[in-house]
Amino acid sequence: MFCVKDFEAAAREKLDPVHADFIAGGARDEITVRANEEAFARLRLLPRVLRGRAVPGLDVTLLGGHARLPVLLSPTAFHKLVDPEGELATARAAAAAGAVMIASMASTVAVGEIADAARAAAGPGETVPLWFQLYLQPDPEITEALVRRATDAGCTALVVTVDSPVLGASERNRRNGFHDLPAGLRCENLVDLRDGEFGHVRQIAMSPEFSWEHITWLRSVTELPILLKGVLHPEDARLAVRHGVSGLLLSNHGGRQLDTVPATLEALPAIVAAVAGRIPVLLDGGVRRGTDAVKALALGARAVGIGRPVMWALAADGEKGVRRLLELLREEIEDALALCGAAGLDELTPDLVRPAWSGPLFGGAVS
Ligand SMILES: Cc1cc2nc3c(=O)[nH]c(=O)nc-3n(C[C@H](O)[C@H](O)[C@H](O)COP(=O)(O)O)c2cc1C
Ligand SMILES: O=C(O)C(=O)c1ccccc1
Repeated sequence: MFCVKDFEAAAREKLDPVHADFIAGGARDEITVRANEEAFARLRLLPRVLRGRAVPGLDVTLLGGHARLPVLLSPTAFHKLVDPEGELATARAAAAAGAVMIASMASTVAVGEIADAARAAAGPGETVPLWFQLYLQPDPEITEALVRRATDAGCTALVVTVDSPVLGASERNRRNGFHDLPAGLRCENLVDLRDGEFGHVRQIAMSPEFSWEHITWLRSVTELPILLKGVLHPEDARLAVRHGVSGLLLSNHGGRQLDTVPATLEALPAIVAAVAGRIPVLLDGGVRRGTDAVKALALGARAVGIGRPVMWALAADGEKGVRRLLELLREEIEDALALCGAAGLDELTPDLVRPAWSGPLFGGAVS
């Protein structure tokens, strides 16, 4: 395995095609799925030279916590679908790399067990680099019970996914008839939330009726910092700051919710401007290379998230696969930083990035 795409091919080989489609798929025509990757390809890096720089470190501060890599594992459901150890394997690999893992509310291992695995694999003295992704539930007691499970597990932040007032329509899943986890697998965080509920994915209620008041309410029931995942409009970024949100994960759900929304990279400059440094902005969607991460960081993201690559690496080679994936991304980011003449992530500035050539550079005739 020499790059992220190698894991995609290896996962395709190994997986039931229905499950491979669940991972790869997006909403409707999958225009946004493609747009995410294309947006990175359209930008060019403009490196500096002869700056006398040492090999850069990749450490980053995220919500007061420390990570050794500016790459986070975005929340993805159902890890046991692709590996028998599921989220335990992912958590061990993330902790070993010092990368933040965002456990999905729809994980197939309970968040407490994910946290134990992460703690056991983390470096000495390191806090568990684990956050919890939450879909607000219409019954506030259910939301509170989930928050309690995440808090008791030792998660250090809540990531509220706000781009899903209804579930995105994957035509691949519909054609394949994929709607449920196979027998024997459950959404373990949902088990026993109410009497007689056994961890079925359909217990997750999506609702278009949530509003900013629910964020205010959530802040009143937890001490944990709250990030919003799925903000694309700069006005919503401003509202998030006003409602005491601690960070944004700029995301279009990997093109799995509303199709034809902009690539996240395209939306980044306006969100960064709207937030004006008041809270950190993270970004996911289409990050496949170290240079992708470097471009997003140069345009103002504090870190980037990866979704599908984690599932591919886990499917390809379990914990070892995810370790290798994170190593590869570390190497590629270090390499890109050195080649840009940057001594660290904070030296990644917007002047290092420009749109691809689309006409004569200086407008005049070539002499
Ligand atoms: C298989 C799969 C499952 C996902 N499950 C969740 C989830 O449970 N909660 C959530 O907020 N986002 C979920 N996402 C979206 C990811 O968190 C992330 O936004 C997206 O995958 C990033 O794009 P990328 O796959 O191009 O890296 C999922 C994505 C995939 C591919
Ligand atoms: O597939 C997804 O993108 C997703 O967010 C999800 C959420 C809950 C259960 C399964 C998948």
